[in-house]
Amino acid sequence: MAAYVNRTISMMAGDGPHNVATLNNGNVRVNMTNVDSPLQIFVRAKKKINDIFVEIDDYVKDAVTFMHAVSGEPGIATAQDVTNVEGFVDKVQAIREVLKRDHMKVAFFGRTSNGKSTVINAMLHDKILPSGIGHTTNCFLQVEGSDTDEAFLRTEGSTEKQNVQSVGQLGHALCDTRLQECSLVHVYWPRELCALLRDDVVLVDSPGVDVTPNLDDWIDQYCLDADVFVLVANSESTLMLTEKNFFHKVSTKISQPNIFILNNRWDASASEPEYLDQVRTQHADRCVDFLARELRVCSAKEAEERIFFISAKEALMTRLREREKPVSSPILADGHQIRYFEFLDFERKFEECISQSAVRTKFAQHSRRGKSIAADVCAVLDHIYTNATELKAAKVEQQRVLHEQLSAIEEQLTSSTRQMKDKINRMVESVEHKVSLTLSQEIRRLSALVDEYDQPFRSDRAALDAYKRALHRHVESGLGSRLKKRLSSDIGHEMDEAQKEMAERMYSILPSGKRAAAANYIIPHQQPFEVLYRLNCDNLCADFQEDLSFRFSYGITALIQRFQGKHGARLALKNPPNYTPLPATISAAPPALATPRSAGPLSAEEWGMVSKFALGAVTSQGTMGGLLLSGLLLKTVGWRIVAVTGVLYGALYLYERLTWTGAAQERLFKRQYVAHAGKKLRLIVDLTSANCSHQVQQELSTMFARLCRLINEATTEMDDELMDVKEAIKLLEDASTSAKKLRNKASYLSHELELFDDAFLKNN
Ligand SMILES: Nc1nc2c(ncn2[C@@H]2O[C@H](COP(=O)(O)OP(=O)(O)OP(=O)(O)O)[C@@H](O)[C@H]2O)c(=O)[nH]1
Repeated sequence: MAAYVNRTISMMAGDGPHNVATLNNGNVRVNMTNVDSPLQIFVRAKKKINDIFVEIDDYVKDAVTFMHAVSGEPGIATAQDVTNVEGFVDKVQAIREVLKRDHMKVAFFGRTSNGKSTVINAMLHDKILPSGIGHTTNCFLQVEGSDTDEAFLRTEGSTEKQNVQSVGQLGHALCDTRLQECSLVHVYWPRELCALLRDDVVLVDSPGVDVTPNLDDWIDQYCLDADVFVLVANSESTLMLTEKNFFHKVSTKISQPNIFILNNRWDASASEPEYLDQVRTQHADRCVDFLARELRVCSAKEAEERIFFISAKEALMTRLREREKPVSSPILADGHQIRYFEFLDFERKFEECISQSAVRTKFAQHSRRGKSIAADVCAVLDHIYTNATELKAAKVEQQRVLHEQLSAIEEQLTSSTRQMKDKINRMVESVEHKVSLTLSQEIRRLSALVDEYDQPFRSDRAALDAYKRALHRHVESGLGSRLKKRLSSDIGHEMDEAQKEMAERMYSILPSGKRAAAANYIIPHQQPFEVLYRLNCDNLCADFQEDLSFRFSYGITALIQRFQGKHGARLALKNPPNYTPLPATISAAPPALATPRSAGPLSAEEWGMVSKFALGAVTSQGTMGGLLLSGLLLKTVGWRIVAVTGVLYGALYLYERLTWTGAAQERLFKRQYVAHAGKKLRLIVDLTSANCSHQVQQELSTMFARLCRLINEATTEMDDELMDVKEAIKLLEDASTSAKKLRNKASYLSHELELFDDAFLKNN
């Protein structure tokens, strides 16, 4: 009683319910803008945790996108990691769905006609639910805010919107179309018309607990998620067993339910003021006893704060009047203001209680879940970050090694190329010199080679041409095989050495990982290198013209020639001959091979021609000349000496004429051939040696180019590898940066949830 008096005085003094009511000339006006309402705690908490879960949702989706992006890179994220994080997307989505539906729920229970519907209508400031004497509410009616401005109904399991006027029929026990007592009708009422609805409070009216035995079903269906229970009792009687039994059942299924007891119809006490205090005390004690000692849902002191004596009917009428709506009985009993204040007091305490309870029961678990999700995702990302960082470090090291290898190869290749070029040049010069020297020596031995040719010689033209052709081939192959015999092993050995050195050098340049693969390609030729000596005597000596006509050794021409051979030079200097130009047939040598004419002494051939000419000139003078010469000789040496000399000269001539056989002709032919071929071969010594050295250069350069290509292939592979490594480093860098950012965001979200706990849960 003392608490009641104090509470009333306090309210009358103006420091009671502050947010919803003011007195104005005895009328009560409702302030709908209850920004300081305790319900705002729930509203703010809901908004805050919703915002946090929007961020968590984005975060988890970002994490999944990121993980899909890195899952292709081996060693960063496992398939299990990806699956785990993907699983969080649905979980967060489910929490967001629940959060959207989260509201504060209050359920009203009590016996029939105790005034449950009237209390709800009073709280909603409007006559929304059917009420009246007798059993009126025949099913559960849940009043909640409508997202649109319209008011409508919806029966459970149906999407059809029904006119709100029909609630009187649907929910009324006397209606023809009665619903099951366990069924539920949703009544959607514009939020803007009622502060409670706007702040996400859902009010559930129930049939009287005395009209059904199915209380367990009720509890299971409508009570488990209720934040506050209001027992609407009838103050004209007392708490009944049916009411008590119901809440005993509730307290077995729900831990520490928040129960308020409204002793309604307290306006009846106005007619019996003398017993008011005693009755109030009696009811209050019984209610405290019920809550604190029977149900043990709160302490006795807390229980006192949850028991109210009100008149819902008066409260509703007052509020309807404020809104200038018609009321059935405008006359209110004495003390209605005090009872109304107590009703307001109930509302304030109820709001505090439901707000705190809903925040605690609904959002605490979301906050825990959010932290757990953030921590789990953070752990996965931390793992990814560590993997990416370690892999990146390994790749950076690989990049460094590749860089070093490439630089070393480039350096060694430059130096080796220079050395190999020098080596090739030296080889080329050496081969050129050797071939030149050997060929010159062999040309000097040409007569022996020609003498070795023993095919039968005949002087007729056709046979002679065939003989010449065969001799060309003999000389060509003989010279070739001689050169080969003398040079092959030497050059071949040098080539092998050079190729081996080249291969070894290049092999050593290759990085160890590439050597095995390159080994097969780097082996030098199995066949020894052979230089091809192309002398082509057929063409070279094609202009050879033999001269096989008989010439007497002591004829005047021969003597002049012999004399010229010994003293020609001297004579030529003192007495150069003044000869007639040679006929064209005699000077038939090709211009390229003809000896250039100089202004000096005549050659042996020219002297031969001159002697012939002279002899011809002498003999052509006829008998007169001969007689003069004979007379001169006879007179000088005597006829005997002349006769003997003549006989000897004739015998000598005869001898030579008789010995002018085929063999002699062959010897002459070979001598002439040797002279001619030797001269021609000497002309091509430089050409042949250059050709041979070119072959050597070609062979070595080809091999070097092949080896360089091999190195180039290896370095190209390494360049490709380097590019891959660079790309991998970039990818890993991005992965570790993203993983770090996402990991940090997880910490940020956990921190946000901690702040949420501090703001809404810790002191609640
Ligand atoms: N005098 C008086 N009558 C009230 C009060 N509250 C409700 N009534 C009346 O009691 C009757 C029953 O009220 P309801 O609100 O329908 O009671 P209920 O508990 O919802 O009844 P059921 O829906 O049948 O369970 C109505 O005629 C109300 O006008 C009150 O505080 N004082």
